Amino acid sequence: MCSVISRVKPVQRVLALARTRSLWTHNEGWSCTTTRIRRPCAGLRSSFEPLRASSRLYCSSMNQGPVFRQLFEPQSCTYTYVLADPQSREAVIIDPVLDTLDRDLKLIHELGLSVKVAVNTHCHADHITSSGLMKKRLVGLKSAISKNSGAAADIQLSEGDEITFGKHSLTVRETPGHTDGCVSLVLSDHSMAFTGDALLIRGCGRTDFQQGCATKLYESIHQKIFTLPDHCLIYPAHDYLGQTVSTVVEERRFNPRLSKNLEEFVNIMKNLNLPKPKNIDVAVPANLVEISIEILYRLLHHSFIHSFIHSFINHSRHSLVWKSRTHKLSNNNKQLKKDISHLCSNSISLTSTSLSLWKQTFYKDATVQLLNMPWNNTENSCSPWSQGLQPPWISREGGYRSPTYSGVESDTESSSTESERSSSRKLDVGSVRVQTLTSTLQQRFTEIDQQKEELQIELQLENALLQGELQTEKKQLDRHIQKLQALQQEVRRKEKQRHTSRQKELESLERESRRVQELRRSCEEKEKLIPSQSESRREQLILQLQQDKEAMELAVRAFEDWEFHFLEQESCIDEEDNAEEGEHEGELEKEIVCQQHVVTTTQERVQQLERQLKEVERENERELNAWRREKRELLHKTQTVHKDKKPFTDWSNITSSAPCMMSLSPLSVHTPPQEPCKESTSLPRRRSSHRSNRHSDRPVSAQGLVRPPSDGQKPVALASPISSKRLSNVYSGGQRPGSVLSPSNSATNSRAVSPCLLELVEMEKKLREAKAERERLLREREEQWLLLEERRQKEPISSIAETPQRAEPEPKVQDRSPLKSQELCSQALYLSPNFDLRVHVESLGHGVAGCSDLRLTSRRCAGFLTKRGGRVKTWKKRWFLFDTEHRRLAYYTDCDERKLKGVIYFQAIEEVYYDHLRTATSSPRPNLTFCVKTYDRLFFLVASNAVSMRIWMDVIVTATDEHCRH
Ligand SMILES: N[C@@H](CCC(=O)N[C@@H](CSS)C(=O)NCC(=O)O)C(=O)O
Repeated sequence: MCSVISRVKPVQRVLALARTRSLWTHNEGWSCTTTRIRRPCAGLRSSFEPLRASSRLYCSSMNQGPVFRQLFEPQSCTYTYVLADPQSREAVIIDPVLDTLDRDLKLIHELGLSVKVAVNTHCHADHITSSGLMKKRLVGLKSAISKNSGAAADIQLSEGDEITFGKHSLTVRETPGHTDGCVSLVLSDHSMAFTGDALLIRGCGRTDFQQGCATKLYESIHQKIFTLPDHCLIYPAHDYLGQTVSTVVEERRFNPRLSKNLEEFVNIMKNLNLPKPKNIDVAVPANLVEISIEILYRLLHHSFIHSFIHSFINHSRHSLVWKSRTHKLSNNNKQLKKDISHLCSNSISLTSTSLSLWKQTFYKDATVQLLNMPWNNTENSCSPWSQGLQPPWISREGGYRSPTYSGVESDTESSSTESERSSSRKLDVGSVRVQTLTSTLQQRFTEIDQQKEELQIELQLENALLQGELQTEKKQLDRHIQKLQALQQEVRRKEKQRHTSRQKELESLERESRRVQELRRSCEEKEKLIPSQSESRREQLILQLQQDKEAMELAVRAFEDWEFHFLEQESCIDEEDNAEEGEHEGELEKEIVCQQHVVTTTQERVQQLERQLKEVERENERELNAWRREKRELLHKTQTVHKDKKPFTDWSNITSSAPCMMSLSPLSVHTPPQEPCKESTSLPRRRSSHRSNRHSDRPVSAQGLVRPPSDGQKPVALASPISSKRLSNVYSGGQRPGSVLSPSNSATNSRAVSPCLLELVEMEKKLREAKAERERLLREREEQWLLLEERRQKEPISSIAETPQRAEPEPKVQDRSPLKSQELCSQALYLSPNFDLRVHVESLGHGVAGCSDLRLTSRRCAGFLTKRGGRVKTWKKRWFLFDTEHRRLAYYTDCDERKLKGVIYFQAIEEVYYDHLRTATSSPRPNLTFCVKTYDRLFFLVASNAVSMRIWMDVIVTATDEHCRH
């Protein structure tokens, strides 16, 4: 008897499953796991040993049944089945799931099976099949799905098809209703049926999407499944209650939906009100094209779809393996277009919703992706990653960073070198101006690049869609032409057949006519001979002539009858032709005319699409040229700017004078803004989709200002305190500080006014306005701080005394450069000099003294937190340092703060909140998990206890202050 486990929690389900299997026995010959293999298979070769070795789980029929495994995927509650012939080791896998690809492959290898076919019982809507990818891992494997599914596969199944594996086979029974392409697979001895989503245990597949039809489903199940023997085991594609198997008789009697009559069933199905499967929008299109590793690779390799495909990869949790492989492959645009067309045309053929969703996903992700792309590589139509660079989400050990990568938040936890840190400290006020200008230009570059890429994507997408459409139309045209040709051929064949048979009969008639004439001639000749003969001979001849004449008359009559009959038949045929065949031929003719019309229309459509395609390509070319022109002009402007800028700055400390705009050094300086009252030019950031609204207060990284190493020297930041002084001297010479490059500046320095400078002056003006606004806000904040401080001084705070922790030595990271006082001064603007972090936290009511996990001082808060990786979602314990002096939350490998793994600048922090919704599903301690949201990333952090979590959250919240105000 089947042991049914009801209402088990998902986590218990797998255990329950194992338990169920080991308890279950079947009288009809299926052995339970406790009976093991009763009769070892004869003729097994030694290479098949793994199968015997794993015989503890081996479940075989007593009478030469196949090896059978039921596997469970807990996310979508999907059952995958493996059936194998023990002798030949040939196997079939039913409904394999992408998420469990590796598990299934492992089992297949362990059992030493040679899987011939991966069958999908239908185009699944809740998960992605692994059949496409499995084909790449198992030589000779073919995928199969119903021809009615509209999905791609090597074998298109129809009713009655047999899928053989060794001496066993599965017969295809079409069971539409859940979808049009649903099939059930019945083992040749009718002992088991794999019913997919048609019949579930005590349930059935829903009928509210993907061509679902309750009436069809009811009929399918009653006609194709309930007609199987009572004892036939039912293995469904899903079970949400931990049930593993049922029988036909059980379902016929106890299925609460299908034991009812059709009307009741339809009513039940109408009122199921199930939520839409959460992965339907990704799963259906992916399953339709049977997403393969090639498509995945190629798409992955192409920047603009990679993040979309990346979501597949994340979904399947094979990301690391695939990620590491992808960058080895080269990009192929043509193939990519083909792939997209393929994807699109397949999507078109199913639902326009999924197509538009795909379009949206393509476009949206393309945009997001673009923003993360190295901007100086976009001119090349090749993906930057194909040029030896890695996509941003590939983990790398040190080395290359995309120029736009700022190091604010490292997905793979970047490490920043000592030289970077020292360089960053050297950035001074003077360089800010240059930076502003350079980053404005850099921004322009980026924008142009982005626009170009977006346009390219749009055009590419348009192109791909058109090609997809064109392909579909061409296919249709081919089909129509073929149909037309078949019809014409049929007409010709019939005509020929009729002609041949008439011809033959006519020939026979002619032969008979000749024979009759021959007889007549012979009679006439005999008659002429008679008078010249003797009396006795004459009588004899007369008698003979009489007989001949009789025979001739008979022949003439027979011939005439035949001829009459033939002519009559001819006229009858003509009449029939007019009636029946005429009707048929008329239909044929009509159909031919109709087909000819369809062919002409489709041909016109194809031509129109081809014209459209050419137009898109031309537009693409035009846009590219325009973009190239603009970029060249901008480049020229940049060079002019740098030439023009020289006299203003005496960069005596700078080793190389040519700013590196286009070939940015991979050794980037992560520079926190040193002076909030100046333009925040150096906030390290990664471009994100937020660019539009963060445009002004979050300029692109200052990495562009890092000078390339010259004469073997280490990279040095653009300016020094000295240069800053000189710069201000220049400004004091009649120039408003802030007007770095104005025509008057140029005039003062006896330099010709470059046309691009006018544009820059405009930019400068805007920047000045922004700066003034910023200064106003800062002043306002300072005033508020002073107010707060005054209020606080009035209230005696007992805990203000220094604790041992507060007296901890200052961090050893920074050397005390002459900038120190300046830095402190600038930080004073960010947080009041009187601001005491510890006092603040204590004033919020936290028991700081009792929290030994934290080191909280007046300016810093440090302690261990467990952080989830950005790309690789592993949880790692890191030493976090909230540093108000450097205005950053840095994290290190250990508490000695030697190896910096990443930094989150205060300005990047938007929100801090408790993970109420448990979005960090894999968190080691969900109730101690909180989130730090920056403008382009979400950090999941886990504290060691509730007190420290609350303190950390309040500490980090203080950093959002600047953000909120600006
Ligand atoms: N919650 C699941 C989807 C559950 C679901 O809708 N299952 C389908 C089969 S997979 S398309 C179904 O037909 N269920 C019938 C029933 O009665 O439950 C998810 O979000 O993936």
